[in-house]
Amino acid sequence: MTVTVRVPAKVNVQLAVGPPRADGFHDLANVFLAVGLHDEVTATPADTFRLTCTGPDADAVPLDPTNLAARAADALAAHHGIATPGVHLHLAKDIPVAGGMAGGSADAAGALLACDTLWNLRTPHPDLLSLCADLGSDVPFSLLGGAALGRGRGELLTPLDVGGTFHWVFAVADGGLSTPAVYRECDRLRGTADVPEPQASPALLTALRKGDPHALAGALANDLQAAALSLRPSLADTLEAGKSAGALAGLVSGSGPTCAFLTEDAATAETVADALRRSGTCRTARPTTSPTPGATLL
Ligand SMILES: C[C@](O)(CO)[C@H](O)COP(=O)(O)OP(=O)(O)OC[C@H]1O[C@@H](n2ccc(N)nc2=O)[C@H](O)[C@@H]1O
Ligand SMILES: Nc1ncnc2c1ncn2[C@@H]1O[C@H](COP(=O)(O)OP(=O)(O)OP(=O)(O)O)[C@@H](O)[C@H]1O
Repeated sequence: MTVTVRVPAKVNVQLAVGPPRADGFHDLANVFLAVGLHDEVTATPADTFRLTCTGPDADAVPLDPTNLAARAADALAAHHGIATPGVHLHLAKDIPVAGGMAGGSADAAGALLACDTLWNLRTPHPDLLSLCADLGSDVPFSLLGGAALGRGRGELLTPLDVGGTFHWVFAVADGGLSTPAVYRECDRLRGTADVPEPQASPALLTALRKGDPHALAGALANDLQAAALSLRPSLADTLEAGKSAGALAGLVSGSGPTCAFLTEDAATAETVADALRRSGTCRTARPTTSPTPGATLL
């Protein structure tokens, strides 16, 4: 028997970051949208544990026990008080690595669902979500998909209504950015300034509910963008290239360095993607839509 799970990438249409907490994390108002770039995680019975990966960024993916998919399989077995059964996990990776699109988190959520199914464990959904939260702040959303507001460190999710399809282009950068380094740079840039408690923007939630791309474009906000630009100043050129090609708005996706561009429709997304590819300011550009479902058994 073989089980395959498809898992989406995400973009943060609002990422409001509070001051650092005592545990080193930051409280967030994190509005996630699942977007149509996917990884697929396949679980097949094997004599021992084995992990393989294919895709354009496969060389950058660790194939040791630190891989989030391997950690997810171990966490699921431990939750049920069993030794991790022999399994071959294969990651067919299309989400950029260290790109700010929750690629590792997607693989963790996918591995949890694939192993739960392969091992016939029938773990209740709330338990799966709690295992996800232990693996990483973005992992619960990778399981859930759609659109959601994440509070706490981003793991406490409230699903959100979205009234239409949004069209995006993702400008994928050469090389990644380290998420902890970007949060550290955000703190450093803020210095001693007072940081308000993060709040979801009512205008942004209304724009999502109405499916209105113009209103959403005006409400996009990422508190980590200045930090990502500080660590990778060339992203300013990428943002400028997408906007001057006709995007309604552009922003850094999460901790970056992928840049996300919201467009009016599918045709404009193709035009903006072409212009970005020709601009020399990114490795490639991927048009796609949102929202899209979370981890799904194929
Ligand atoms: C930037 C985002 O992708 C936006 O959705 C997430 O906040 C990052 O989520 P993630 O990659 O799942 O992050 P985790 O694996 O939980 O944490 C990695 C590191 O990021 C920083 N981190 C993460 C989440 C958060 N709310 N505050 C933080 O300061 C911490 O330094 C933490 O040690
Ligand atoms: N399955 C995995 N896929 C990719 N990277 C992984 C995986 N497991 C562990 N990693 C490690 O995690 C680091 C961050 O990778 P990931 O692709 O999850 O970043 P990201 O998309 O920027 O994360 P986020 O948006 O959640 O902050 C990688 O550089 C790699 O060392």
